[in-house]
Amino acid sequence: MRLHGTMSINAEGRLTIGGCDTAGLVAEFGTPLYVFDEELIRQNCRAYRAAFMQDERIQGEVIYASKAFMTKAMARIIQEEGLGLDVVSGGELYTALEAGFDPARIYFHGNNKSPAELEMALAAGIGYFVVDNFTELHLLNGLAGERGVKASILLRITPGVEAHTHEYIQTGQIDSKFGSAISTGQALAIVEEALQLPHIDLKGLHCHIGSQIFELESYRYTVQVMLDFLAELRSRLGFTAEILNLGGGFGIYYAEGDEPASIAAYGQLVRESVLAGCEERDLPLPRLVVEPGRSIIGPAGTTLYTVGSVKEIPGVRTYIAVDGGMGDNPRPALYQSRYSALLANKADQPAEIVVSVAGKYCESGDMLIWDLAVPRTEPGDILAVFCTGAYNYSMAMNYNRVPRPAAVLVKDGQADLIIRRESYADLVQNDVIPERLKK
Ligand SMILES: Cc1ncc(COP(=O)(O)O)c(C=O)c1O
Ligand SMILES: N[C@@H](CCCC[NH3+])C(=O)O
Repeated sequence: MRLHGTMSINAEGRLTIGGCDTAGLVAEFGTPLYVFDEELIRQNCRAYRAAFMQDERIQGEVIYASKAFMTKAMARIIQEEGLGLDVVSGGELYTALEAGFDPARIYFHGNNKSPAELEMALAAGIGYFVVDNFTELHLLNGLAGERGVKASILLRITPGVEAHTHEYIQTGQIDSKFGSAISTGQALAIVEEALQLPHIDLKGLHCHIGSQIFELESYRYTVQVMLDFLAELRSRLGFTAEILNLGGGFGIYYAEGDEPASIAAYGQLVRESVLAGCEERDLPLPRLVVEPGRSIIGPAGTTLYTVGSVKEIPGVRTYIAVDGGMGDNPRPALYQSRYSALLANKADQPAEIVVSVAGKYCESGDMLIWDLAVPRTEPGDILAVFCTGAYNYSMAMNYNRVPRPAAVLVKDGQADLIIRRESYADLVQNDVIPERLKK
């Protein structure tokens, strides 16, 4: 069993995270509970800074993709670690601003930002808008004009590289809701248009080739495609990009068989590809931006559940059901994602049986893990599911009117609440009974 970050097993045979006994965390905060390992979050941020920001030949900026997990405390950690921030909605932007995040280091993504969201970002004075399409470009130009300012933008380009976990493929990728494709000529057209708009300051380009990518070669290939396009823009339009944002997507280990490279190897490959590629094309070096989400926060999150029903179907399967499921982690149901886990209160005991972990939601598809080897399991055991930091809380929902769990940040034996557990009262706080139903 692979342990992550500061995890260890104490003398009582229980899993600890950040020096906190998981049984103690459960007693204090209840379950389901997201536990975030502050040390590991910071280590990952530092690994990214070392990999992308400390090469004197090339200027780099690492921005955290807050869609993976965002709270005010998380925004504080990201700011303390010197990273910028990628937000993709008014809600993520609001959270960052509420936490006091430097607006100049915020990049605003999204394929359908509303006028209100754009207004909010302009008023806050954010650093960059990552503009997806012509509609948005014109809308932003108009709104910036009304304020008498110029909006600094990157244009989202679809490079025609699609990365999968273990491979990449070259596609025309004309049919994508994101960005403007190079292959259709639309990318060239939108750059041309942006250069002519009076309230738009085109700083560079952005692309993103997918998520949970293991294959570093797909990044090397993407750099080549983007640099070819930059060379084309220079020769056809005389435009030189200041910034090249290569998106996020670097994969992590979830379960056996996953083999991600290190953040350092990823950084080295990207930096070297950009340096060599610019030299080959005689292009000035752009400022390099990457926007990882999952690889910063994913392994730093663990979900603790209490085991309830244990149901053996002789000769078929044993189900253990936990007090959460697809509401706090929709990824297995959505993507057939795999996770590893252990019984946190029996962490030193050998596996004796194979069980499948079911959630509590009213869906047959609400299964968290199929075929997990565990010690003998009984109601009241604590199940720790690993690497749930990314796209778990951020995609959590209230299906079946189940309140969303609390989250704690652990470090050096101290546990601090960073998200309060939702109450039943929270669940009905926005419900309105019309007068005519009150009779
Ligand atoms: C535009 C963009 N940037 C960054 C990310 C972060 O990706 P990841 O969490 O895989 O690093 C995503 C999500 O896939 C994205 O769509
Ligand atoms: N939400 C997805 C990744 C998509 C990221 C956003 N572009 C996941 O959980 O893996």
